[in-house]
Amino acid sequence: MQERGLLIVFSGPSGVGKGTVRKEIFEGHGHDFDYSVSMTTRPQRPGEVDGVDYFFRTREEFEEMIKNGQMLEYAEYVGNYYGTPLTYVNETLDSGKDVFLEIEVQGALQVKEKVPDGVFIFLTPPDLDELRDRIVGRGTDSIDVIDQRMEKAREEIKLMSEYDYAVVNDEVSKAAERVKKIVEAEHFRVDRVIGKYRAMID
Ligand SMILES: Nc1nc2c(ncn2[C@@H]2O[C@H](COP(=O)(O)OP(=O)(O)O)[C@@H](O)[C@H]2O)c(=O)[nH]1
Ligand SMILES: Nc1ncnc2c1ncn2[C@@H]1O[C@H](COP(=O)(O)OP(=O)(O)O)[C@@H](O)[C@H]1O
Repeated sequence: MQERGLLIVFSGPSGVGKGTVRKEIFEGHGHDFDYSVSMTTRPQRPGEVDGVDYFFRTREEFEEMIKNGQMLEYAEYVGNYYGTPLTYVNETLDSGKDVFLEIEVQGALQVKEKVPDGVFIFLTPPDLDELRDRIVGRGTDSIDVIDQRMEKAREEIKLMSEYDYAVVNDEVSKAAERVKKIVEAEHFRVDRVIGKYRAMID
């Protein structure tokens, strides 16, 4: 029987660099997992491609997916829905490939309930001043929104205890390497591989 792939859940506070580190992982070599494209109701930004960056959908369409049980998880974030379509994740895992989700913490906690043997990785800033500098540097938010994001970030960092690994994003390339190494090591955990040896030892 085909061994199921690992579900990798990557999250962390807004502005810490999740998107940047995820792109570094996927643009480079040395990984063998698929990215699950999320669905959202937020407006498409210039340069974003439907089906690549997100599946852009209306609230009605999104709510229909929720009602039909077609989302692995979803959360409302700053007035919009974000979520992970279930079918792609299941089919990819069944085919033996690992799946990588980049999602915020509320969604990650839902995944943990449903898929407790997932690999939960939390990306942390070196410190809160650096986090603020990154959010300011990105230039997408007003001062008020930055303060809100920082408040939310403190709440989110408290939830780090729910994760298996904390990876500090000091340098993008180092953070990306750490994530790849964690996933590689997870494949060798005894509780994951013991099944293959049952016939020999029982
Ligand atoms: N729960 C959940 N969160 C998601 C999903 N996709 C993206 N997010 C998170 O939603 C938040 C907002 O994403 P986005 O609007 O792209 O803004 P940005 O990442 O702050 O530029 C980020 O923290 C994303 O990681 C998803 O499928 N589920
Ligand atoms: N290791 C890093 N050092 C310095 N700046 C970074 C680092 N990682 C990300 N950034 C910058 O921080 C900002 C937020 O990153 P982004 O990937 O959008 O965060 P998130 O997806 O977590 O909201 C971006 O301007 C990005 O270029």
